[in-house]
Amino acid sequence: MPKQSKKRSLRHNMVHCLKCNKPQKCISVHLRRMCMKNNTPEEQATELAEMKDSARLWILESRTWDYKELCGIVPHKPSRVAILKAMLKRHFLVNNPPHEGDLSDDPAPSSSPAASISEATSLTTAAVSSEPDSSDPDAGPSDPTWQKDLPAVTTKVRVKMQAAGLYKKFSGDAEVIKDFKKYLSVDLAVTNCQQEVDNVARFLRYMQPTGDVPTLDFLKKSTETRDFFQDLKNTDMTAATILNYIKNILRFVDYLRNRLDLAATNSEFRNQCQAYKELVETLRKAISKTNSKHTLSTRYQRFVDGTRSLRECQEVLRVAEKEFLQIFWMLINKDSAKVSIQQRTYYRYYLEAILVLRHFQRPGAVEGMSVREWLNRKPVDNMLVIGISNHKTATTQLASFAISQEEEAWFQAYYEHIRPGFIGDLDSCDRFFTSAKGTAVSTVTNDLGRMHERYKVSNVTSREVRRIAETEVDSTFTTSQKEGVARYMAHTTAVAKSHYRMLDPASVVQTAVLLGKLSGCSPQRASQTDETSGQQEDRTFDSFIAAFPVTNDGRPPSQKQRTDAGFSPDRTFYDKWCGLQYVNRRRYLLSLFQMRKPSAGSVSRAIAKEGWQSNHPSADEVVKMWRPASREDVEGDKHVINSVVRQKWKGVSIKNFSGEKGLGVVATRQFARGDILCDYHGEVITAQEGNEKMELIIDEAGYMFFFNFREKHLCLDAQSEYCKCHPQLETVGRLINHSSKRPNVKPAACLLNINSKDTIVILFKALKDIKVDEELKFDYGVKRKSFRGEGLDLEWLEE
Ligand SMILES: C[S@@+](CC[C@H](N)C(=O)[O-])C[C@H]1O[C@@H](n2cnc3c(N)ncnc32)[C@H](O)[C@@H]1O
Repeated sequence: MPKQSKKRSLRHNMVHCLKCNKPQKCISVHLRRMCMKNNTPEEQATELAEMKDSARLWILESRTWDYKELCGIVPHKPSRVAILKAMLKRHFLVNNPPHEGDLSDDPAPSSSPAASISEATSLTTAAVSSEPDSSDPDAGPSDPTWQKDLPAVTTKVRVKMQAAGLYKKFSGDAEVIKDFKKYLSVDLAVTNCQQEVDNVARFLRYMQPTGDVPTLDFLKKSTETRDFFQDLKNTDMTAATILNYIKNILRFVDYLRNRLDLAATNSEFRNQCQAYKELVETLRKAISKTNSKHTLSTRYQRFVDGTRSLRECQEVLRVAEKEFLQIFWMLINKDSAKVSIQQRTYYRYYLEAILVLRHFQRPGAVEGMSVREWLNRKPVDNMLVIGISNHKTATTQLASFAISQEEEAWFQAYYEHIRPGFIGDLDSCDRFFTSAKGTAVSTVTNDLGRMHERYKVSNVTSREVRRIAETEVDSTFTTSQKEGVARYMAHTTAVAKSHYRMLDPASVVQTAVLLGKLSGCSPQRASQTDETSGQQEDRTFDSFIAAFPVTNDGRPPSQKQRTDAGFSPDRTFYDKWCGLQYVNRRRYLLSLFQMRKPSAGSVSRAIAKEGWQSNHPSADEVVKMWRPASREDVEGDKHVINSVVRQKWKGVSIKNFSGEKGLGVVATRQFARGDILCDYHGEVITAQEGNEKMELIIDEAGYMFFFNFREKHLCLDAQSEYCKCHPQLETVGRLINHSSKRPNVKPAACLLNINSKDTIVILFKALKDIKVDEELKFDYGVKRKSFRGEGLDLEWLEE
């Protein structure tokens, strides 16, 4: 927000007298006449300087609070809420405030691990305050007692767990749980330990159904411990999963001994831990036996039934392909409005299935794929390599895979036509796959199950297909090829770890091609229906586009060219080739207008300039398809970068409104919602430097724009009329006036690469369609009351 300097009359800098602790309008007069009347002028001057420093320091460092910090200082929620309310009443500024709903005074749990333990070991009942209400719909992530909603309970085991009360858990913010997590991640370097922490939190909750603070009384509860495992078993949980719980609980007991070092000081506690470990070990043996039997019977079943081949595992992709392709053509051929929500969802399932069944990605990797990663896909040898860093799997490896151009067109169709409708105005979701409600997909395994059910094909899990692929790889691949596969599948096993070297896109492509051959088809045409396609690889669409690369300017191969190159004279590949070119051309046209929505005329001119006569989208289609660019798109857009550098923004002009309001900015052409209009041009400095500079601004409007970017407090200094880089030019952005009630533009901080240097730029985006002559206004984010108490008479702030 730009901070404004006040009128002279308001410039009485209130300073607290540190002698009487009262605010004084004119501190020097006050000291002279009252609190320091018996002191020398020098002493008064020294004191005065200190008082002013103190006032400045208070404004700079103490008036703004972070609610998260407050949570650390006052863990007791009712007290914290009371303090927060009092602070807000006294005009403190609070960042990251809780949701409105969090301001209710319901008590929250808190305790240090040591406190809980002393309660447990001295065999007293733990302090009981009420249960953190995880069902409170208003509770939000800003509150440490807040628990994320339970994931939609979908699997039968989970439903049963919930019914048996096994799904409740202590908040991850309970000190002992937080500390256990730290122990796992820092001391033991366990990556992705959340599941383990959750299991322990659930176990503790089961053992101690009341109270907010987990105590260590469970160490004395052998019957309940047995019941816990029996109850888990009753939910039909596999023995392997129960064994996992046991492993987690044993590690928790170890943590209590190691981390808190209580065993050294308290022999009773040490004996308790030991006895408890022995109890759990006994239970483990019994359950292990069941597990071994289960494993043996599964192996026997596989032996009897015969294992499915990789190709069989991918059956659902072939069965569903026809319907999928119909949706694809509807999406890209102007019929996207006719594609129902259900079809859109099936389309997404199919893409997820491609990644799991054909590219052997774990569900967590598919769920974690972000838009940025999709946009950063790297073309290598007619394929596209995608890396996923933020995946929810237990491996620290980057997940990566290579898709064919054809697959790319399918994914792009989802990205362009389905995802925007799913996410609506929520631009906060950065995941590539989103549900119809716009939230990140977190159920890839279930989606795969639904796909199989719908097409009546027996289900295959990610684990199964990966295992089968590995078995086939083991018997047919060379050692170095196996290393490539280990990387492609982002293994965690010790064997695979020793194989990891730098993951490079070319080797990802090589492995994708090899794995494609394994399943009896090339990845470029993995859904080939011909059973003998393994031998007929040269007839695939992959080899077709290798022979006739799809370019925006090229022409599709004639029948003669096709047959000469050994392909069928029919038009199947020809049509697909044209489809790819059409999609590419439309993408290219849209990329020309990322900054602003084009008119049909400007698109027609762009098409004419390319000289395309046919197989291109109409100008109207491009206009209709246009969507406001994402932050990633904007950051890479050369038109935006050029406009920032040259400061020649079209369609905006300075207007003198005269009077107090002075100058402002108006539109001289229409803008569509999402268009980028101009930037707030100036020099980026730290917020502290900005504040210091503000102190020196007297009797003039302020043009300092304070903002946060990647957790840094910054300020865009546009105070001087002409900036250093454009000494002859009055830039427009700094002159945009304020409106909190009817803003039509919104500032957004972006990182642009200007002259090979990452530069933070504040861009103004249209919040709605803007008419010619309309004044541009944005919300300075300043209220009369909150504006250092100085804005009380600034009526325009209410606008
Ligand atoms: C960043 S400057 C905007 C350009 C300014 N109007 C000028 O002539 O240079 C902010 C100052 O503009 C004035 N201002 C901003 N929004 C206004 C509004 N809605 N009505 C009247 N004055 C406004 C205030 O004086 C404020 O301090």
